[in-house]
Amino acid sequence: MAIASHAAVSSPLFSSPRLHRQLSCNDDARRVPTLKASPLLRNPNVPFLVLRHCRRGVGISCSATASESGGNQQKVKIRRSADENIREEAHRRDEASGSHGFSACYVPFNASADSTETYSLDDVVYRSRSGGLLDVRHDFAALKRFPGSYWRDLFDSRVGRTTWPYGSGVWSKKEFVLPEIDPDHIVSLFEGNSNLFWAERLGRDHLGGMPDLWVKHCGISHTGSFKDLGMTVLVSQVNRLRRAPLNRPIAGVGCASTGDTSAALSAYCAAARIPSIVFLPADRISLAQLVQPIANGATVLSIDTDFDGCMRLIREVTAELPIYLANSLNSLRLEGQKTAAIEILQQFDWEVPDWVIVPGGNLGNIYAFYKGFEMCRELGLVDRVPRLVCAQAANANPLYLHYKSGWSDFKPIVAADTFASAIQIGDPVSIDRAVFALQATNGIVEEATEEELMDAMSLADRTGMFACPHTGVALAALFKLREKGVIETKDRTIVVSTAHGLKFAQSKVDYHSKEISDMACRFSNPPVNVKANFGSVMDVLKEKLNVKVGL
Ligand SMILES: Cc1ncc(COP(=O)(O)O)c(C=O)c1O
Ligand SMILES: N[C@@H](CCOP(=O)(O)O)C(=O)O
Repeated sequence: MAIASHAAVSSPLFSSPRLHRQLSCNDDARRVPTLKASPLLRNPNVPFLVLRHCRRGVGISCSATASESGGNQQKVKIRRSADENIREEAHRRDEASGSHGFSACYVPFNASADSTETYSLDDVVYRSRSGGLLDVRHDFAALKRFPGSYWRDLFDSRVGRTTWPYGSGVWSKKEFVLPEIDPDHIVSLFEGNSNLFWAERLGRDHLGGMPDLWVKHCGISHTGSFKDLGMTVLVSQVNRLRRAPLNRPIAGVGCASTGDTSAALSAYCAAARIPSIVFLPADRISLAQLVQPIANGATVLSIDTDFDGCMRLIREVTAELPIYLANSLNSLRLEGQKTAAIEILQQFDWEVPDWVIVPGGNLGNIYAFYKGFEMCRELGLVDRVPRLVCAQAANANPLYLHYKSGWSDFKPIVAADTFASAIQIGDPVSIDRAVFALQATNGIVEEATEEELMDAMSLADRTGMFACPHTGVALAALFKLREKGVIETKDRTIVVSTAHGLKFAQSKVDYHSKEISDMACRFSNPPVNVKANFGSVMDVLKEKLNVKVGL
């Protein structure tokens, strides 16, 4: 093993009992200079040698605590050679580090304390024995061997790197996501690490002066929606199952979709050379969404039904054929999606916001946010969780109706058309998860009419955003909760933007052209057709800008 003596600065950590043993009896390692011990390294609760991963091309450094290495603080680097890529480097690093002792399995969602029903993540299983949902449960006892400050430092140190796979916002939290997966099996497009947009003007000018209003841009992502966060996890696990030594006969991965899940699935499958199959409700998704799986080589079935009909069909088909189900019924997806919540905490230097507003459709994401926040609370990274708001389109509002009934009796509905087409869902798979998340966070459900969501989206655009209609639903919920005084001006509030506005350009065109019946389109800004001469152009500009020539 080539060892060089460079100091590592602010780089990721992982523990390595095996390498610790090797270094303890390695003279080369003992000769490296002593460096100042970090509080973490001095912490007696941290039992293992700590490896610090450095940036691509810089290598890996290793440190050992004074007590563990006979009194010497040591840091060494193992350089990545020029002919090694970042995946190979990760492989070598993992070979050296051995097992870290973290693990996860499936359990029935909200299982009773005495339930013994568990499944390996290598099992292909989507439902519990009673037919209920599953959840991924992490070994909290193992994770709790490290204090919250350890996890905060570790996650912070990985942001913005190209170290495989930690450069991804999802895999930078690998220990909280899929701790046991071999980095070599991971299919990542370095997703996550999305922008937290300070909505300064919207908060100041349109919400009565809200100085702490933010939009988490999960849609500024590889395929243009938050689905990338979950899909990297699911497709990585499928990749692991298909490859040696497991060699599972999984022929492909399939989903029903309103457009975003299918885009993410097909991109990640294409990157891993895994066949993907997508069921889309015919004529109900945007052109930009439709073209994504087509371009990525998926088998695209455009089916003459709505999303709920596609969902029923994909569940029947995956029960018969060796096609792995990629919808959020599969709890693996939520493990990736929950990292957006952890990222928000991280972006506020681990301060907890007051409110997080999430648009809801199939309702996996609201639970994923809860899970991310709650995991950080339980493991001591933060001391509380924010209040969650789930925002639905009034045309597709089964959760809202359930909430208004005092959570008494859930009834699926037939969802009507909405500009927020990706959440046109009447029978959400994760209804129980959503109710759990909202009850646990003293949460609220709001709804937005078509006019409210389009106005909210368009007004936000006028302040420099380019929101999608689903983000419009969340923004409309914010406007309503501000009007009611539920959310106060001083509250730190996050609106989750779930998709890129460019995916929904047609709805914006319709709005700005005032081509929507029964809608005033208050914030429309149609283009002005002008004759090609100087005088006509000047007339328009003088009127628009209210200026006179010469001033
Ligand atoms: C853009 C967009 N926003 C919001 C949602 C709602 O997420 P969930 O189904 O997890 O509630 C979806 C998908 O359903 C979506 O595609
Ligand atoms: N909006 C989703 C609907 C399916 O949700 P999922 O999270 O269960 O995959 C989509 O884009 O297809």
